[in-house]
Amino acid sequence: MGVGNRFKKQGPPGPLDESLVTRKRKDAPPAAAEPRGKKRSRTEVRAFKKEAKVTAKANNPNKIAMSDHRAKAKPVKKLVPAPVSDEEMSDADDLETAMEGVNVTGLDALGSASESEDLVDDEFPDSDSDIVDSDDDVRKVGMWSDDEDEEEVKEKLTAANIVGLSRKLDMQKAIEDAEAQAELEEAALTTNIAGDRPKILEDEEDDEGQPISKLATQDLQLLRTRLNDTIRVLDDFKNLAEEGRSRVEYRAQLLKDICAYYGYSEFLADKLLNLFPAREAFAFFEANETPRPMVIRTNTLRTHRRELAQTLINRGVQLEPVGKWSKVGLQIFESQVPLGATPEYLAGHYILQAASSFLPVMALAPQENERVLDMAAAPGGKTTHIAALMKNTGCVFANDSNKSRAKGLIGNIHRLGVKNTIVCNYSALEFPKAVGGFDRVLLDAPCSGTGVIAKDASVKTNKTELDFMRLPHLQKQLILAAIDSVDHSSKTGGYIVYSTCSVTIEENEQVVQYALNKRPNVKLVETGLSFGKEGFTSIMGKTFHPTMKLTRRYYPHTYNVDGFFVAKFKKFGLTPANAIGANGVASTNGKPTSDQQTQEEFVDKTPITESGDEDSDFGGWDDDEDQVYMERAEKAQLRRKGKNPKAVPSNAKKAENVAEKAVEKNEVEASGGGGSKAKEVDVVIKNGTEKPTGKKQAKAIRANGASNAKKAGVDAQAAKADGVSGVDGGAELKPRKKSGGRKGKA
Ligand SMILES: C[S@@+](CC[C@H](N)C(=O)[O-])C[C@H]1O[C@@H](n2cnc3c(N)ncnc32)[C@H](O)[C@@H]1O
Repeated sequence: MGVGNRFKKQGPPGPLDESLVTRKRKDAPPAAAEPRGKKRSRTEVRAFKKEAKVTAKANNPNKIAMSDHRAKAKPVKKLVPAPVSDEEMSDADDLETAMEGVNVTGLDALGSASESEDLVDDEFPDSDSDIVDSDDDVRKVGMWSDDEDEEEVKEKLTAANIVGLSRKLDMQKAIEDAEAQAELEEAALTTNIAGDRPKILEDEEDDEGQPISKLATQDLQLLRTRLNDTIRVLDDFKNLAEEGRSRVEYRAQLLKDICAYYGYSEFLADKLLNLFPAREAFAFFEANETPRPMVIRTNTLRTHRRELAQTLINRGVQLEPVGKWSKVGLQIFESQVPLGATPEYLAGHYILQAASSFLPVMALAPQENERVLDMAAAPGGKTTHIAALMKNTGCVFANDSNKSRAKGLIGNIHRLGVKNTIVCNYSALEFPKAVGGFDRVLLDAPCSGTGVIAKDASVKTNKTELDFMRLPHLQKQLILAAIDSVDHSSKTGGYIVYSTCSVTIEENEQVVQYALNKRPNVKLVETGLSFGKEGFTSIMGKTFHPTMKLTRRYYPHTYNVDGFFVAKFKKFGLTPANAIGANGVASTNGKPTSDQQTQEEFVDKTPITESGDEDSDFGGWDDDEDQVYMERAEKAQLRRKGKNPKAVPSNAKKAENVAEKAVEKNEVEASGGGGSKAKEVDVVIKNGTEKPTGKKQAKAIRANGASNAKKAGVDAQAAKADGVSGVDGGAELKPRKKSGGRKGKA
């Protein structure tokens, strides 16, 4: 285990410098006699660190001088912590001390999510090398901002941050050295005890044939030693296994010891152990004992990353860019202030967000002016990221079925200055019945959370077999709903991203495979993410579509991020008529699926009750009241533009006119009429002297799927209903009653 995860970079690990590793081991003094228990007391840890630091200084006296030198010089080069590798696992214990100053409050600490990736002036130097990155401006002016030279004070503060970072890095190095030494001791201990073929398995059995363990499970140090030995044996079974013993026996012992040492239920430990070779599984379990680094995402709707970084440094926060892969993330090393309560936090300049939560949104890659659905959005980390990437243009529907979480979502949307988002409170299974035809859909699905055990250790014991049946079932239904909500003919999109913060096969590859089986109109595509392990194409006797390797898996032990899964689909056609709907209802006998209804005739059939939500905390809808507000806002807007509101028809009126025209157009098209007829109808309606008959309108809308009415932003059902009733000249066409924000383009 190790301290350093908070200080290690998140993202792809750098190449392993073998020479360093070798030197570490060679230079290390001989094994000390002190036994290595799982936990050290805080005082011990501090003393240990202090000692390590002194040793580091003694070994390399130039180091501190170098830091001071860097502090004085203009910070062109960036200091880089050692890249994380599979071997460099760390101890949670020491972290407590390291992060004592960091205080987090605030809503978004709960959840995951985002920036404008293309802000050139937001660049930081390459975090993976000493060379500043390719941005020319950055190379010329240094790390932070163009006006550094003029601002003495700022420069000093920046330098102060560098000194802080430098100190941290020196300490990290010293601690890593000390850890390497401890590992060596442990290895020596193991070898001394066990000899070449370690004695691991018990010979005595109980009445049921189970081996009787002589090792008390409370003896953590011996347990750990046995874990190490078992892994060594499984790595080199031929040479290290006891005679007559099978791999299965060693694997069973490993499982038992993992449960005892880390406190997992046997059911979950087994499931997770199956994902990796034994040594990697050990690294995974170990990484779950250590918190991931604290990360904030710059809200590019309000600020730029370097400005934010400078301001926070001025407040005594030690930070650096999260990695080259993100232009908006800042990794926090230490803070003198509570990061969930700074003026910048309250003003929405950033959101506390796990680094891996950036990934699904980066894969979604929403474009400006699109219509995007975030199906399970609360508390809104990813929604607000989406909105920032879209620069507050277009429209985001942020939905969550949990009302109280949806309130948190609204809070974050307001704080971060998001203005293009409509919050909904449906079960996502209601989509696309509620709203459809999106350019992109994100389904950040509810999951078991096996990727975030470091954050929530209760997952170790509270997940049962039933959870791994229920959750995948829901996820499978949701993914069908997500696919059916996308407009395959979108000019800019047609994409669906599915993500979970879980690492199990049931919640990831199996769900994706299910979607591929049920929806032949989608295919997997590249996520566009620069790192991540490939999804499994076969594991534990299960095989998946070869394109499953386009999906991406993230683990705490490989990238120092929360465990995550990301898959990206492209929808290229309509859902077949005989496909099973998202709600599991078969639509055989030729009836159109909900997807086809969405594409061809946008009709909301969701029953909307009169009572219920109106009085709830969440809000509810009051159309009459909304109408008053909308008209008032329209008038104010016109006045601001210097127009007389009375002289200009209101939007509602305009919408009616557009609806009329859409109806007329349908009519003309349906009857095969030419332009002259269109003109005629136009004139008639303008004059209001002739009423288009209800029958005609109904026929026209049916023939054309009301698509024109939909494009005009008018509720097609209203148009249809009013058309059928033959209302005068379409002038009575109204936005559908009680539709609220539920349907149609916003
Ligand atoms: C992983 S969290 C989403 C985190 C969010 N995307 C973010 O980045 O902040 C999953 C969410 O799904 C919601 N949820 C669960 N079942 C749902 C359903 N049937 N429809 C919509 N949302 C659902 C939960 O309330 C929870 O907020």
